[in-house]
This record gives sequence, structure tokens and C-alpha cells, in this order.
Amino acid sequence: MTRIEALARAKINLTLHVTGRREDGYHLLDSLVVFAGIGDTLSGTEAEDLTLSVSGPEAEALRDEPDNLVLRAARLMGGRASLRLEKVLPVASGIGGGSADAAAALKVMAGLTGRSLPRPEDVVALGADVPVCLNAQAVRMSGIGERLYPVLMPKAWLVLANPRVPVPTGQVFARLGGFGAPMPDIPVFPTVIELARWLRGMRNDLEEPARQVAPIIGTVRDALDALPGCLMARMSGSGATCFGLFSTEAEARAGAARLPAAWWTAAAPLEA
Ligand SMILES: C[C@](O)(CO)[C@H](O)COP(=O)(O)OP(=O)(O)OC[C@H]1O[C@@H](n2ccc(N)nc2=O)[C@H](O)[C@@H]1O
Ligand SMILES: Nc1ncnc2c1ncn2[C@@H]1O[C@H](COP(=O)(O)OP(=O)(O)OP(=O)(O)O)[C@@H](O)[C@H]1O
Repeated sequence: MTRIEALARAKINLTLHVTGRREDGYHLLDSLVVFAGIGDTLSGTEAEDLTLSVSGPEAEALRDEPDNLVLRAARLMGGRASLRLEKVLPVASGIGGGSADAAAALKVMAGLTGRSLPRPEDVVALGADVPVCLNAQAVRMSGIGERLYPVLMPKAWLVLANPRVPVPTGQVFARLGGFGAPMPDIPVFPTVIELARWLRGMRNDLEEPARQVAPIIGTVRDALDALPGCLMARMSGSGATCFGLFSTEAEARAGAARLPAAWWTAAAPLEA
């Protein structure tokens, strides 16, 4: 029996400039998006019906989820399969877990049915982060998330920290005070040192409104910033997860180990 597996890696917005709003209420973004070497795993085998079982350390948060994004995505591909999701990424945390799972479901169903993958503009309605997660490479992302331009990234390590406060994306956008300028051209960075220097001049425009929803985000970012070897720290997506950028695996792992045990934390390579 054919079994297909896909990794749903954490999406990190190294920058997130909100540049405007469409008539339908969705916001226009300009964001440098990368992926971390940690994520959920989705596997699937052919079956009579479409079913999903969820396990793993973060599965509990999805127990009462009426319409898992994995099933919504799988239905879009029109196939039947027995799907198993190993949930590692915290839910509603700004690292695109649901969107990454949906993208993984599209890949698994494409593998099982032989159908081709949908285009970015056809999956953005599942979640604004689904196109970028389907692509799963470092990009400059614009539109509401459907326009993707590849960028080159240097070798780097990330520490991710989430205070275990779910932050619904819609609530954060609703608190946004205004719009900002897009990013300038993204240069090629010889090393993570130049990347960090450039990033310090950029923004996540959702950080202020997200802090209104969950003030602890400030504490998380400060804790990352204070870690030895941390080159810069910022919130990802609509929060509450923050990331710290590091040169080496040893510094990233040592840093993650120093963060409060009550938080969800991870050290992972930046996967360009
Ligand atoms: C903030 C980001 O994480 C940046 O990567 C994403 O744009 C969010 O992507 P997502 O979680 O897949 O978001 P969706 O599930 O599509 O949207 C949730 C809600 O966020 C708001 N939303 C989302 C994306 C966007 N470009 N503009 C918006 O205004 C809308 O109110 C929407 O109802
Ligand atoms: N497989 C899934 N994983 C996570 N969330 C899911 C899933 N299926 C449905 N959801 C719902 O989607 C909501 C948003 O999930 P997600 O984890 O993508 O948000 P996020 O981390 O804030 O993402 P983003 O960075 O795109 O804003 C959750 O609150 C949950 O109710």
C-alpha cells in the first residue's frame, strides 16, 4: 500500500510589514519568510473514506477542532485517505502550524491521487500562509500571502519560544493602528551577521497589536534577546512565538535550554 509522508515545517516571518488593506478586509503584506528545521509530520495511505487522527505533544489543543485544516485541504484535492498528523508546533502561535499542515495535506493527497498541486492563488483562501508553506522555501512574500519571490539565506540557527498563550490572528489584525512602508530590496547576505544587521532595521508591524492581546510577548522577546550569542530577536507572524537568530547550533541549543520550562521552545536550523 502506498504511504506518503510530508513535513510541515514552522514558518518564521523574519520581517512582517503591513502595507495596506484590500476591500475585502485582508491586509497587504511584505514579509521575509523562512522555514525552521522543526515541524509537524503528516502521513497518509489510500482508504475508502477521508479520516484524520492527531497525536503528538501539541495534539490536545486540536481535540475540539471542528474542521481541521488538514481535512479542508484534503477535501480540496478530492481524494480519500487515512491521514495521521503528529502535532509538534503549538496551535495559533504565529508560526503557521495550521497552514503548514494544510500544505502538507495537499502534498500527501497529490502523491496518493497523482493529481497536480493547486496554484498559490487557489489555496490562499484556506489560509493566507498556505501558499508560502506549500512552497516551503525562503521567500519575500507579498499580496495577502500568494505572491512569492525566492531569496537566498545564509546558514543560521533559530531559537523559537512560545509562552503558551494562543493568539488568534484575526484579533491582532483588528488592533492594527495603520500601515507602514514596504521593505527595501533584500540584499544577498554573505553571513548571518549581515542578515541580523539588516533585520534590525526592519519590523514586524503586528508585534504592537499582538502585545495588546498578550503582553507576555515582550517578556519572551527580551528573554531571547538576552541569550548569549543571540544576534537579534523578534515576534513571528501574529504571535505569540518569537524567534532569536544565532550563528551556531551550540549557541542556539544552549540558549533554548536557558528559557523558562513553562514555555514551548525549540532550537532548529534555518532551512533556506
Ligand atoms: C500574519 C501571517 O502569519 C503572516 O505570515 C499570515 O498572514 C496569517 O495567515 P493565516 O493564519 O493563514 O491567516 P488566515 O487564516 O488566512 O486569516 C485569519 C484572519 O487574519 C486576518 N488576515 C490574515 C491574513 C492577511 N493577509 N490579512 C488579514 O487581515 C483576517 O482577519 C483573517 O480572517
Ligand atoms: N492542523 C491544525 N493545526 C493548527 N491549527 C489548526 C489546525 N486545523 C485547524 N486549526 C485552527 O486554525 C487556527 C490557526 O492555526 P495556526 O496554528 O495556523 O495559526 P498561527 O500559528 O497563528 O498561524 P499564522 O502564523 O499563519 O498566523 C487554530 O486556532 C485552530 O483553531
